[in-house]
Amino acid sequence: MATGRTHRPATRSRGIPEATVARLPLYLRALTALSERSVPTVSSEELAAAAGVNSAKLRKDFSYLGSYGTRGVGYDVEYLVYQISRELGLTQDWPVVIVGIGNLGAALANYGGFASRGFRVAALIDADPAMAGKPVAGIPVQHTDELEKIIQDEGVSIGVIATPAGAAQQVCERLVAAGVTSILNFAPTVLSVPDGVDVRKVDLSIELQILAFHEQRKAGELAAGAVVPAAASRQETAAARRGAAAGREPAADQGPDGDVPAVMPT
Ligand SMILES: NC(=O)c1ccc[n+]([C@@H]2O[C@H](COP(=O)([O-])OP(=O)(O)OC[C@H]3O[C@@H](n4cnc5c(N)ncnc54)[C@H](O)[C@@H]3O)[C@@H](O)[C@H]2O)c1
Repeated sequence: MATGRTHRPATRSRGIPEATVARLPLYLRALTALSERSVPTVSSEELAAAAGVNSAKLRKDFSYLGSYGTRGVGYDVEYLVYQISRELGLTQDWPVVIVGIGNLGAALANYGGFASRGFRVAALIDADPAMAGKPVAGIPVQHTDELEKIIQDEGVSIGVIATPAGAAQQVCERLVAAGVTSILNFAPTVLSVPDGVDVRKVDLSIELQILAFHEQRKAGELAAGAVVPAAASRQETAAARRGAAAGREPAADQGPDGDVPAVMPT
């Protein structure tokens, strides 16, 4: 869902490729679901299917974490949750600010899944003076005049932009100047940032356009009377389409800007 634009090499200094990093949240989401069902161990095939990736790629990814599983038993679910959380930096609290508290910003502020994953909404910021002081999700909205002070006081390094597109670059520059080094951008515009600042972009309309493309192709196949022979082939084709639409299974050589799903909780 997100296209990341990171100003970092394709392989991190610790030797974990960015494409692997981008898949870790998928594994974590699948593992968390297993953990909630008190499943103690999982095979690479089961976990790969649950995460929507190829099992050989999963094993390679986990080898970067130093996790190889036990033959005939699989991977220890709880330990893997811990390992991946630690690798992603989720064992610490990350204060986040959301800028632009309209329909989307308010919905994000109300989403409980951030806090449960270690992302604390430290402040809600909006340019509309009429919104200042009004509580959204129990947090009073603060005016953009306070932006720099909030970032510094709260030690915020992650900013979420949910303003109209025309305001996003200016908001981005203020966030970065104040010390923010990671931005999740929902505004439909490309942000330009200095080296060392990571930007992830979420655009649901792009996802819908990809689905529309596949719908159109399916309709074309039906109209042409195309027949997919075996049930297995049909499933593979459907899975491949879903994977492509979700941006899964990036090529092995895919870099940090790989077409991977957003690191967004669901
Ligand atoms: N990425 C996605 O999938 C997705 C989905 C929906 C909306 N959007 C985008 O998210 C953005 C917000 O959408 P919305 O429906 O919530 O809009 P909205 O008009 O309801 O809210 C925008 C808010 O931003 C505030 N704002 C404007 N300029 C600002 C500035 N300089 N600094 C701080 N706040 C400012 C406004 O006062 C308003 O409260 C839009 O850019 C929209 O296109 C993206």
